[in-house]
Amino acid sequence: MAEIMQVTGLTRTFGNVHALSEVDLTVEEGTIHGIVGPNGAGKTTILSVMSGYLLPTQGRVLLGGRDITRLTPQQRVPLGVVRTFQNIRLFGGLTVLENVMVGQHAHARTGLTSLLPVRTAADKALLAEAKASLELFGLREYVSRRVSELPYGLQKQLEMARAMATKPRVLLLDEPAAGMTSEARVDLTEHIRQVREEGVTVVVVEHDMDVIARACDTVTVLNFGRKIMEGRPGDVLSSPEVRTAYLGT
Ligand SMILES: Nc1ncnc2c1ncn2[C@@H]1O[C@H](COP(=O)(O)OP(=O)(O)OP(=O)(O)O)[C@@H](O)[C@H]1O
Repeated sequence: MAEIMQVTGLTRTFGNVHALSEVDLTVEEGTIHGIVGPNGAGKTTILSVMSGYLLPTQGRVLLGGRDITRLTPQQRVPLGVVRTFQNIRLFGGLTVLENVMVGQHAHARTGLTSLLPVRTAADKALLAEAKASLELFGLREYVSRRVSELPYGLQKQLEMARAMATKPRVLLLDEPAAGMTSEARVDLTEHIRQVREEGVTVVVVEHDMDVIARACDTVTVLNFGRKIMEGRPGDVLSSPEVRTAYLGT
């Protein structure tokens, strides 16, 4: 299997805090790769470095062998690297469809011109892509609903739909299950697997071990900014070292 994303020797410090220490990670194309670890282990930091929201103190980020370490998030989106955030970042006053189209236009057209009527063939293609992406996340029936009226679980799904509508190669998800009901988490797991079926590689930071166990092909465990284990979910989650890290003993 080919590797699509790789980080090598990644270190990130904040003052005296070593959020990441010499982490190496390889994400294989077409897989769902989980990143887990106790609070403060460095999970969000590594996702932010991979997506360009943080520069590493040391180390490199590669996409298909190309060094993208110093590219901004906006420069990475057209290359196919897109992320979601722990806290929802949607426009509550806009509709579901508008939110997806604003996301697409953030790199296709500029800003709020995306809310003007669809005219060109390129616009029509984007609209079709937006609707397909909403369909994938079970949101087709909500296209005209104002986002602020949607339950939290659907808003989280919408964030992923919006990211998918930019046609990423790698989708980076930061705690997608946080705040969701247990039913919504089952749907979420299914949607993440569908994203993989679409040929998109997924990297997911998640505390919910059921989601990790059901969705992931590979899991990396971080603890105090270091990689302590990597492998298949069944092996990793049952390992005594990982259990100890979570119990903090
Ligand atoms: N902007 C920042 N400034 C200072 N310290 C930070 C910053 N971001 C993260 N840290 C610190 O770096 C360490 C790793 O944080 P990070 O958010 O990556 O952990 P995490 O594994 O995502 O945790 P959680 O599961 O609680 O979200 C923590 O000690 C955190 O306090």
